[in-house]
Amino acid sequence: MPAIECRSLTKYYGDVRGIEDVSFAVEDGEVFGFLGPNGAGKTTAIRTLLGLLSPTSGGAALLGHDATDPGDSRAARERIGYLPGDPGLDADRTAEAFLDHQAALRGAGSREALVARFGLDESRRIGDLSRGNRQKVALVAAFMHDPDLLLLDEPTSGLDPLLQEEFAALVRERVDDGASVLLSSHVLGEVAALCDRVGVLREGRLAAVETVEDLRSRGGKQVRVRVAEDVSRADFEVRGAMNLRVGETVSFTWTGGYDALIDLLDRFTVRDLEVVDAPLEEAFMTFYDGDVPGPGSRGRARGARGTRETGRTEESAPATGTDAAGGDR
Ligand SMILES: Nc1ncnc2c1ncn2[C@@H]1O[C@H](COP(=O)(O)OP(=O)(O)OP(=O)(O)O)[C@@H](O)[C@H]1O
Repeated sequence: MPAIECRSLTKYYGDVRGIEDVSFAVEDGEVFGFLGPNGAGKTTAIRTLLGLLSPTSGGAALLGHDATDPGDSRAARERIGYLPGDPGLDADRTAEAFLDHQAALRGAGSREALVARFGLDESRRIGDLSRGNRQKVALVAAFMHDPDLLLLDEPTSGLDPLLQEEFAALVRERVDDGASVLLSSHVLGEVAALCDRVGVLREGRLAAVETVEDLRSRGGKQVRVRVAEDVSRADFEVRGAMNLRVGETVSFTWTGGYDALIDLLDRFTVRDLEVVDAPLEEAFMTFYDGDVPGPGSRGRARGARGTRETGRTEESAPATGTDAAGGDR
């Protein structure tokens, strides 16, 4: 049984489209990433899956429980950890009081270890904490009951690079222990480092679901070559060579096969050669026509090519990691 099954899930806020016809499954033990720029529908998808927003149509199941049925979804709640994108924690409470409350709802077997690991001072008022420290509180709340399924909305936002590493290690440990994870991000590198598969969200729709490996291989190879002869652009302007730069060394992205590359280079006396995977960003251009999601990206996605989805769904179960869960916004 998949950890998450999502069947044609659609959520409109009045006339505004949140997500439309989103279908995918997160397999047991898988880390699945939602990637998309701001407004693509990541948060809407996660909150609808959790039953915090009622879907306009479609359905979902978390750990085999119907997300749209409050009774059924309650049964899975203790086994799910949720990190909201905007935790909106009560500023007047201390971190300790907040975590006590969460612990009473779901348990907290790993609380002490997590608090120590993230160096969190529980005695501080949440309102007095920095953004990064508030994020730590939300992370402890999401992970402390050792959930079987984690839904994490932009989990590393506000965390410094060291804590981002710590977070990544924590996710891997939970997965080693058998948990499944759905996380959202608009940072490509984060998704590539942590996830097995990526769902690319674009204007509310799932434009594609791919393994990170496939994404990488579609990006082609980055070739840098130095040859003995004097060369001009025309020598390398062949099918399969992109982003050509000709100088003392020649560099290009190669999207063809190895044999064709060897044929191309065989015309020269090669003095130095480097062939490495092209950056993942280049594969991503396919979906976003140059508007690659990343820390600086705030634009809208445009012109996705190809629509590949691994569809299906069933039923789901809400769960929250914090008080901030709320109902329809
Ligand atoms: N409460 C709401 N009322 C009306 N429209 C909403 C509401 N929440 C989200 N939307 C709209 O739904 C669409 C998807 O938004 P959503 O927040 O799910 O995207 P996102 O990918 O999570 O973006 P971000 O990275 O900025 O968090 C956007 O067009 C957004 O304006």
